[in-house]
Amino acid sequence: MDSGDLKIEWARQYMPVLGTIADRFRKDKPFEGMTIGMALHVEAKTANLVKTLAAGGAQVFITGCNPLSTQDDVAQALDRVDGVTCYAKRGCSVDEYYSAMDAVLDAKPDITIDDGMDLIHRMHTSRRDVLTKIIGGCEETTTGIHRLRAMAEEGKLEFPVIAVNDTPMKRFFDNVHGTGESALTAIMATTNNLIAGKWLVVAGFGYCGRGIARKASGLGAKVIVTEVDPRRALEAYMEGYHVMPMNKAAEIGDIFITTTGNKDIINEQHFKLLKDGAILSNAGHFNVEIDGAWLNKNAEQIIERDGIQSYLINGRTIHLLAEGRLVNLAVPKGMGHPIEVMDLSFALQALGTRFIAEHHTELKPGVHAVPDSIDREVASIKLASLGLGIDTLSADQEHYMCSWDVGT
Ligand SMILES: NC(=O)c1ccc[n+]([C@@H]2O[C@H](COP(=O)([O-])OP(=O)(O)OC[C@H]3O[C@@H](n4cnc5c(N)ncnc54)[C@H](O)[C@@H]3O)[C@@H](O)[C@H]2O)c1
Ligand SMILES: N[C@@H](CCSC[C@H]1O[C@@H](n2cnc3c(=O)[nH]cnc32)[C@H](O)[C@@H]1O)C(=O)O
Repeated sequence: MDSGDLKIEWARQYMPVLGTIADRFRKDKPFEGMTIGMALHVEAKTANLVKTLAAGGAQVFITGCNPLSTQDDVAQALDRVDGVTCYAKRGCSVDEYYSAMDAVLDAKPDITIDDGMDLIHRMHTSRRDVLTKIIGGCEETTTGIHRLRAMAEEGKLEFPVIAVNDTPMKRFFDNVHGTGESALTAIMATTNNLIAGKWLVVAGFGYCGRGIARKASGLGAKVIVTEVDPRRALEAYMEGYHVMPMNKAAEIGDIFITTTGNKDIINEQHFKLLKDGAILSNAGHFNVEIDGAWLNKNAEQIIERDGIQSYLINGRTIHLLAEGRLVNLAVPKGMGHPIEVMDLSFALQALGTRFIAEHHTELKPGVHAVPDSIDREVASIKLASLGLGIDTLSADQEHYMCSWDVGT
């Protein structure tokens, strides 16, 4: 076994939920004769999802969903698996990124699994030839679903897509704990800087932002939150974090992490306010949350090493990690979310894909929620794997909870 195989095997042993589902798929073969096209971060946890789908009888074609997040040894190991073809390559150009997507689409998938919607976008724009065969898809992340909902609003989404991100068993764990731990781990492993005592600025107090804030606070950071939603800002304030606009936070912050899914969160107006040596990173979506293009254009000097770009501007240095792409996945030492968290997200992807395979004729084109039964099933399998028991409602309690006629 080479390093890729060893990484995949390491992750497998800590993915009991996906393992349970793989056993079922091996028996039931829900994807017999089907082709599944995927664009995800190609690393060891994802490889276990791919092998689970292949165990269910699918021919799987996969590429990356971020030019910097592929682990090449895992991609090569995946490509050796029967029924799997992997086109992902770390550090590919944007053109190569989309050519690899086209290679996946050349396989004419019946079902797609996407993360950020670049694949589904491509299918509806330059690769409309594949729309005749597709029966449905799943989308992994918040911004991917924002884009899909916008598309569906305009009546442009031509097949049913399951919004995996929006179910509790995904975002309460992946977005909160996964991003919380993996973003800070990647920043510490890349910079070797101390978190304790530092002013750490989190832009966006959504699921990801609150996870990062909580973990950073646990490490001793002084956490500042910036927001545009007054309710989320108040939540942050009540949880003991400092709340202020970015143009104030820019003067104080030592380490910045954007988690908004939006653009221009840290830009020219903020760069000039930053302290010398400030560290900027993004754990949200695309590399537009921090205006790296302005830094590349206006720096007097740029020094690059190990996922850190250091920009010398007007006598001060600003450091940007991973070219402003997802810091938890795109820095060389980025390993993405912890295995146990991706076990839950990918169990949802596996069961969501099976739901599409078996119920697509009942689903209209558009964005569909993960069936609550699937969400609960993933939670139950996980609880069982931890040896945890919970109580069940009695018939009387069920009635009481659903009734209106029982008063004081
Ligand atoms: N790095 C990862 O592995 C990872 C994991 C999950 C999700 N994500 C991505 O992270 C982003 C956030 O996901 P989420 O589930 O937390 O979403 P969310 O919608 O719960 O939170 C986003 C927050 O950002 C705030 N926001 C928007 N524009 C802002 C601005 N200009 N300034 C300050 N705050 C602003 C919103 O008010 C909201 O509270 C999405 O793009 C999602 O795709 C990344
Ligand atoms: N393609 C976009 C999409 C954002 S990725 C955000 C998603 O990555 C997922 N993710 C985080 N860590 C891992 C991992 O280690 N393996 C696979 N997916 C991951 C997570 O579920 C989250 O919803 C981009 O790269 O900018």
